Amino acid sequence: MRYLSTRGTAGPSPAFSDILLGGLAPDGGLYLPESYPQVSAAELAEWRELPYSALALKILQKFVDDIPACDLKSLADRTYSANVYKHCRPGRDATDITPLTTVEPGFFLLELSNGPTLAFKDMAMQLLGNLFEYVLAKRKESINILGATSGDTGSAAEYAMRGKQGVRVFMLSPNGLMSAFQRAQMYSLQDPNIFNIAIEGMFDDCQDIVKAVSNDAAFKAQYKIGAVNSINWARVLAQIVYYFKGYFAATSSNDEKVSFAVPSGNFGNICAGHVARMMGLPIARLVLATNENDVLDEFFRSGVYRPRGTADTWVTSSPSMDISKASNFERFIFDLVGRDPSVVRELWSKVDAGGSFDLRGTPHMAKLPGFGFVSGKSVHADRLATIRDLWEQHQLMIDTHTADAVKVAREHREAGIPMIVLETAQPVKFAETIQEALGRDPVRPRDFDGIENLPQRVEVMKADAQAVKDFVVRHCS
Ligand SMILES: Cc1ncc(COP(=O)(O)O)c(C=O)c1O
Ligand SMILES: N[C@@H](CCOP(=O)(O)O)C(=O)O
Repeated sequence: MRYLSTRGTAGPSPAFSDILLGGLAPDGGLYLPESYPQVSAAELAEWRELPYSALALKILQKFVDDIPACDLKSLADRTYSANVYKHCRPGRDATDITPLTTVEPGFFLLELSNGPTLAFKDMAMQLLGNLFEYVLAKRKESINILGATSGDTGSAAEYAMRGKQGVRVFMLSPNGLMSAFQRAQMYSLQDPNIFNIAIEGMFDDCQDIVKAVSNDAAFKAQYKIGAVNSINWARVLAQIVYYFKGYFAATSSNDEKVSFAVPSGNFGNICAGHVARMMGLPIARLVLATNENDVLDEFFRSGVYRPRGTADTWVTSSPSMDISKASNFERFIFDLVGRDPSVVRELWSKVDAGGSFDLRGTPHMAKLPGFGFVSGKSVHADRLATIRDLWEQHQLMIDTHTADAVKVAREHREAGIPMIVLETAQPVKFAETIQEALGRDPVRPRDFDGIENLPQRVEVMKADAQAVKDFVVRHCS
């Protein structure tokens, strides 16, 4: 498999393992496969019967050709086990890994948040932890992961990497803006290879710092800086698997189509759905749902991409989606503009300078409907109403992000096409809003009893890339 950068000037194609360790491409772009491998009808038929880990192996093998099949198999088996994804709803089968819940005929929730940190990030991050360990041991190397989180990537990465040989994690989070549970999950970790830095700013400030540090080639090489955000292709790759799994669970024949509704912020989750569709998975619509931070909804309705600054980014009750500059959107635009890196370079020269771009009236806009995206937005009142409705009508408690997707999914249902909403977190992570909606506390898995009362370890810092670099240097020496 050959890989290329969305900006087109990253040099020769690296191997998958190099992309895994390197994250962002050297030209500041994002890696994608040179072409999307296609899934044949015979493969779809065979894959329908497979358990999650075997399905993951089949999909990984289409993109990874520098790890022997037997090693990849043992990594997939170790990752996708019911012992790891054990926090499913009562009555569900944990061996499904991503159980499907029927809300009403033709309308489903795909449970992606049964892993160690109760958010969908575990689906990819547990695999990345095992892949990092495997590749680093083979190469006798180490890595310093620099990440940004709005609440869920951080804990998923830290739980996946804690105690791992040769791995340090430096995780930037927006100071005071995550839920109490999310803060406790991250900041209560005392492992010596985990470092939490709370940045005085929003998630986008954290993400900008990660990109600025990664774009300093000398620093990146000297301090072996790696990435676990969805700018790392391996994250997106691992997320493709559950689109296939969800499709098989909601249909009985490969002649059927389904739609997926995805609560979106950094465009990583739905980007995996886009790749699955490009590989030939019969997806009718990819329904993108935003919260009040509606940059992506605005693009899909108008053709204008207008990232906003910190001052114009809302702090909401679906805080993990408080994102105004979606990293993976560049991957989709690369496909939309016919994979012409010069167009991406031109568009992102505006974005990187704090501006926007407008595709109205361009030939690219005519191609947009062919990619299957539709979108919508959900605000706090919608969120509360949706959480209440699913609880009262269906006895299902859902988190605030999933509620945003349910709200928008309902606006885009089509007769005869099942709608699968990706359930991206468990309600306990956002207990304050669940209380507001339902007047009761969400169910708390036993492992998290009293987590908010544990001592916390976090360094608060200004949004300054140099200060973060200095911190990394101090803790690597
Ligand atoms: C619970 C939850 N839902 C949805 C999202 C949005 O996903 P993405 O950033 O991949 O678009 C996130 C954060 O990424 C999240 O943590
Ligand atoms: N919502 C995320 C933000 C980072 O997204 P990623 O998928 O690019 O890691 C979070 O919870 O941290």
